[in-house]
Amino acid sequence: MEIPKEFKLLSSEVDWCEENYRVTPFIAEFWNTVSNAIFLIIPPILSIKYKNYGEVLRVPVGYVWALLTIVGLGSIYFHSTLSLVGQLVDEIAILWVIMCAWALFLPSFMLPYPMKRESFYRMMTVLTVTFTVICFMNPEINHNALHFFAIPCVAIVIYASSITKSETIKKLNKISIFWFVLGFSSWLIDRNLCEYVSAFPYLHCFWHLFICIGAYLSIVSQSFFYAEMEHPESSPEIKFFPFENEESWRFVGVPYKSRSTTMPVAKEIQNLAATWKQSGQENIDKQLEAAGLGWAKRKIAVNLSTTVTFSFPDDDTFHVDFTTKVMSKKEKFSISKVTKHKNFLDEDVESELFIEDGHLVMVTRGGSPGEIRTVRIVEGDKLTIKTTVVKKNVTGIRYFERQK
Ligand SMILES: CCCCCCCC/C=C\CCCCCCCC(=O)N[C@@H](CO)[C@H](O)/C=C/CCCCCCCCCCCCC
Ligand SMILES: [Ca+2]
Ligand SMILES: [Zn+2]
Repeated sequence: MEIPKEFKLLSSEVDWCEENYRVTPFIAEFWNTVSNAIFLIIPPILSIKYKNYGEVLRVPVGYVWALLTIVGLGSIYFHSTLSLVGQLVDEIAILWVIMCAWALFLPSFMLPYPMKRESFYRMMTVLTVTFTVICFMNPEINHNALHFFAIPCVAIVIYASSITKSETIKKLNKISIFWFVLGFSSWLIDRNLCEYVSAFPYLHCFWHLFICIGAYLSIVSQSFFYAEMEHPESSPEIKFFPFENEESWRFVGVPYKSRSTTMPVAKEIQNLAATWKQSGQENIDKQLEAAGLGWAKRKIAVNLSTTVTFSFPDDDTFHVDFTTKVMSKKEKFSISKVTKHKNFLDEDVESELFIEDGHLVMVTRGGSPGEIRTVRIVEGDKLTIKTTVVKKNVTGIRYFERQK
């Protein structure tokens, strides 16, 4: 069976200055292929160094490092075959890594108003799929068109430099722009002025090296900027692997957002730590019914006045001590990780905590009522707890007063 023409060697219309099959008959552009090794070294190191960042700040940062590695693999496939499919893989991987970096690291104040992070992720996914389809329709112009993505990237980096308080981030941004300009010049000359540089047809290899350095440095500085803007309480700091403690070698190492075990309890939720007595309620019967609680238990629940004590025994624990006249319950939830526990129907569920608009939000999944979202809002000595059964869109509200 004959392979489709798009997979055939040299089926791409794009061909670089390096002479084809000069070094070995198995690889079309040998040096352009092997220079992608840098993409297989630096992003995997960063994905390891960034594990803690992802867990503490709840950013799926592993995607961006995985995609940058895939850029390298796609480029290896492309330069070794110069096939049209290779070209598409190379271009689509670049598109995805840029879209992913924007989705993850643009601070909330830079998102289109009034979009929340989740909706922004969805919008970026739709845009990425749309651009991917366009890539398939017109592969010839993509590799030129993709360069226009550099304009917002550089604009974001310059803007971040103008508002960050960190000298390290400003310096990293300058260095990444320097590598990008050097890389882009090499790309342009190799692509358009090959006849003038035929004595040295390896500028595209240098583009691979320079753009990889520029891209990963700008991602590191942008991730740091995101942490600084969104979670200043996590005391973000950049360290340089492997020269972490040697000041004079700092900028030679691979920078990453420094390790911090857990985030200190954020200021905006610290005032939740108190004993609260219920003073009123709205729609609780409907909400409990939507959550699957039987009539008899609901009648008891709505008529019981509740006292609840919240505390943060350490930076990573949210403690709930809940009492009514007929029952009491103590529960512990991790702030940085998902907590497995039983729900009120004695089913195994998982809860995660996060801060949204300054309030502590808990989302519980896995039980028969589906997702349950609980928001705790403190205003002075008043606490409002809103519990929503998401799939039925029913919310019950309890009002509490702080006990002195
Ligand atoms: C919040 C934003 C922060 C900035 C994020 C920047 C993310 C950039 C990520 C990846 C870009 C990697 C590009 C690698 C290309 C390697 C493969 C390759 O050489 N392909 C060529 C064919 O072999 C192809 O012709 C190249 C096409 C051009 C791609 C243009 C990419 C624009 C990259 C913008 C980088 C901005 C760096 C920021 C510097 C301040
Ligand atoms: Ca060539
Ligand atoms: Zn290339």
